[in-house]
Amino acid sequence: MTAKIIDGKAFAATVRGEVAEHVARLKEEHGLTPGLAVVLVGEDPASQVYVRSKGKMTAEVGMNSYEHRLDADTAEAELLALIKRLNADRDVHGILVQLPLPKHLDEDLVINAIDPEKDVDGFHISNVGLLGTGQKSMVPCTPLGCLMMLRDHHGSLSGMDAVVIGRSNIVGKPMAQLLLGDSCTVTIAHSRTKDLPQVVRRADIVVAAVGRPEMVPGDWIKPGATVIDVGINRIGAPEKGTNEDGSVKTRLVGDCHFESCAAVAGAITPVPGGVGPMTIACLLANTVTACCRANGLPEPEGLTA
Ligand SMILES: Nc1nc2c(c(=O)[nH]1)N[C@@H](CN(C=O)c1ccc(C(=O)N[C@@H](CCC(=O)O)C(=O)O)cc1)CN2
Repeated sequence: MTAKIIDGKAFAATVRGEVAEHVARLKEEHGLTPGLAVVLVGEDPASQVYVRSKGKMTAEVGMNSYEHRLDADTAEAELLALIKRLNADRDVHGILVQLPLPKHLDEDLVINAIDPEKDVDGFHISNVGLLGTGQKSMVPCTPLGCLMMLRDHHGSLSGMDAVVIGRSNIVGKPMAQLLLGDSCTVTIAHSRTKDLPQVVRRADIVVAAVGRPEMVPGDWIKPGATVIDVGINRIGAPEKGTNEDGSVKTRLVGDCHFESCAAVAGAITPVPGGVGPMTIACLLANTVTACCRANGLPEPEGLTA
């Protein structure tokens, strides 16, 4: 069997198109422009790329983008004061603090300072609790993107066996909650899980979110299963040669060994071009949702969990 490749890049473009249509309607019918504030502390190179791309895509769908770049040694009190100002700003409907933060800053404290209704990352403890109890919440972008791809591929997920590999607060746990919400039978597997290959072989849906390059081989996958690979790992690629400075070139791989998994699975997301692009598309979707909720307007259909 050769798996269908789930094209996250193309799907994300469709989601952004739907967001743009909704934004145009909000402007025309209600004189509202959703606004997203992104806060970056420090100069982490990957974070700079993600923040730039968030700003560009926010503008492309017609929303207002507010970028706040702070020095790596910014004091916690200064960051909290900025969040307080953004919480009070009526033009800002979504607030995101790019992670990871420099070590001296308390990530939980900072995230929980964001108004939960503007928490478009869905990381605030109130949103975690609402999602965990099946109530309306802001849903973390990466798991929301995975859910959208799964629903698009399968229609209903009801009754399917799902295994989520990884128990992080940002992906593994919310992913499991979302799958449960769609009536899957859900197992969360992790580094201490006994006989992991056997557990994964039971699954109709495998979501790999461990951050270990190519950890899941094809012989762990049940024939025909759907594999959602959340991992984005940069590894050395000597076959691509060297850079000008003599260092070995690199390439991106997921948590699943793509070729062997694709040979067995029914469908699979690639890395790059799978889950990653959906993360930013869902951030834009969450910002529109937050704007609608803040103004007592109906939420966009198909853009929330
Ligand atoms: N506050 C947050 N911080 C971080 C989040 C988040 O959701 N909220 N997620 C990641 C980074 N991230 C967005 O912020 C992100 C990661 C990857 C991609 C993506 O499109 N990746 C591409 C490959 C990119 C490359 O070439 O390196 C892909 O998978 O195709 C988008 C967004 C951590 N921080």
